[in-house]
Amino acid sequence: MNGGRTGPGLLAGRGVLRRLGGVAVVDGVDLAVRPGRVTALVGPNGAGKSVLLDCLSGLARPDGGRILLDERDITRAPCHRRARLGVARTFQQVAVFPELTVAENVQVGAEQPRPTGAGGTMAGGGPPGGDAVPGAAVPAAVAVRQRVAGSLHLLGLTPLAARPAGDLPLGVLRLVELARALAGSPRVLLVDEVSVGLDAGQVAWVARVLALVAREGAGVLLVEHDLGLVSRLAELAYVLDGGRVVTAGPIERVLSDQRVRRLW
Ligand SMILES: Nc1ncnc2c1ncn2[C@@H]1O[C@H](COP(=O)(O)OP(=O)(O)OP(=O)(O)O)[C@@H](O)[C@H]1O
Repeated sequence: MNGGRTGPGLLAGRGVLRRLGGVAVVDGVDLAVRPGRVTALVGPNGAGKSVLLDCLSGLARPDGGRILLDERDITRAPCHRRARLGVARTFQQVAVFPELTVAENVQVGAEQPRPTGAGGTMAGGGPPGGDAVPGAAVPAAVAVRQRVAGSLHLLGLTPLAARPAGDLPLGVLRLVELARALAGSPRVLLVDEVSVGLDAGQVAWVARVLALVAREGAGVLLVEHDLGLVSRLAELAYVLDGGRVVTAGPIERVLSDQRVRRLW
């Protein structure tokens, strides 16, 4: 795949290099997260997937290469600026505020100023078929409340809205993180190991939500060990091993590649 091609809504890494402890843990990666699609990033433990996500989201500064969004070089843009540009992520180690309620955690994501022209499931302020107010003439506080409500609804979290996040199990916290990311109507969503700690029903729910997010125009990058979930959702995949892309392409071809099968 051509990781260097650019265009509206496209997040691309070009020759991304990240050294940790003197070792290139991400080593010259070209990758593209295309709008309206789920792209998978898979590979064995320690392959460099999370570090690459850190470089794409702005949590880490690459030691070489570039990150592009809409053909703009955002390599040096910090996390919060990328978030404002519409790049959202979830974390392998869930990162919620335990003392805040579920709704307050989601509100943190909803308060990101929304990028103009953003697509996405919650861009209209509510879930599909929900009570979104169309048009832009909605007061900011009302719009935030709508996005929080829409995002909670989408992830099935409305009944837990007032519960402190610190009281809730890991699986629910993953949903809270995802709701927070979606509340900002991201154009690009980076999802790190979302299935860990979820039961089968929650995984199916998340799969439906991610498919919807992509269908409504956002680019989704799914870092995931659950290859069942990957094959159900992703159209394209990159396989990382030792910090390098060993193969990339349409999901069926990648997952049937003998080299890939030997990695697990
Ligand atoms: N802060 C750090 N300092 C030094 N090395 C690190 C640091 N963070 C990650 N690494 C190393 O970088 C490599 C890539 O780690 P990374 O977490 O990106 O792998 P991964 O593909 O996400 O693995 P997993 O599937 O187990 O989460 C590993 O060898 C890891 O030990």
